[in-house]
Amino acid sequence: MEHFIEFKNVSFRYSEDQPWVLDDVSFKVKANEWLAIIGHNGSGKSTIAKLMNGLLIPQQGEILVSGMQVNESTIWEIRRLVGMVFQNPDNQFVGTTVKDDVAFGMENHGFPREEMVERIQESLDAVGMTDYAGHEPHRLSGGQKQRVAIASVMAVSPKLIILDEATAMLDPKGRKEIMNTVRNVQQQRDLSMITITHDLHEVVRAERVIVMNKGKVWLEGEPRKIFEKKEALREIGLDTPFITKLTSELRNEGLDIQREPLNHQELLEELWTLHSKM
Ligand SMILES: Nc1ncnc2c1ncn2[C@@H]1O[C@H](COP(=O)(O)OP(=O)(O)OP(=O)(O)O)[C@@H](O)[C@H]1O
Repeated sequence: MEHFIEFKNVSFRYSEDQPWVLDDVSFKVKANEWLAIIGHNGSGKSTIAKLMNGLLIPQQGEILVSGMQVNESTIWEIRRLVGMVFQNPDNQFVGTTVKDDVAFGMENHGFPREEMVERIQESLDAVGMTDYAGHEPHRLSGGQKQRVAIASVMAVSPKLIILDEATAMLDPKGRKEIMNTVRNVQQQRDLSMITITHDLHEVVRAERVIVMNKGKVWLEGEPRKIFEKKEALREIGLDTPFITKLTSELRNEGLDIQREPLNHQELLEELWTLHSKM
């Protein structure tokens, strides 16, 4: 199956006397792809995440996960297939040790005991937390807590992992480490990944980006295509990466930079091409 998630004309509001938070939203997420969702505060990003694993149900439209419609009868299977990690890891812990915590999700899904032991080991290994299996989650650093949260999700073998601002509370080094860890696991296990983020370093690494604005899909495409529209992004209050701004300045100075660079290396390559034409 090519598409793991399909949103078909989805509209959602939290109650009848409140405005629509999502308004006729349609998009697809391929199996194995990394999609970043960006947009200003309140544009509906977290609501999309919660609709994907049945924490919320839309009033209009249809959501398909692995070909199954999200509804009361499919919700448990869907929650196993769609794992979510949120911003604040402290709200996600239930166990008194790291090991118990990873076990908890599996217990909910009825995994046999012998299989659980193996899976705990595997998922803690995957995020580099094996040595902390007996530790109390609350005493870990922010980055370690997020690793445990990711291990708990991985233990039940999801097909999609959603990180909703999951690196927002970490410093830049911690963010990079977590993203590298998740990216490795995602690629090794052939998962889809959705990151909801304000971190532009994360966005440029994604394979595809959806820009949400006022409850609608405002723009969709590869990062390069998205950041080519930097003026339009700025108009809806979104920042662009430093390299993108620097490229604009260089173009204003008369440099004919063709391709939109997304990182230092690409900008250097563009400058080198220009230089060799001189
Ligand atoms: N439980 C709720 N009850 C009522 N309204 C809500 C609830 N959760 C979110 N909203 C409203 O829905 C809209 C979209 O919120 P959502 O959290 O999906 O946006 P977001 O793009 O993820 O924003 P942020 O970046 O601030 O998390 C906002 O106007 C928000 O106030």
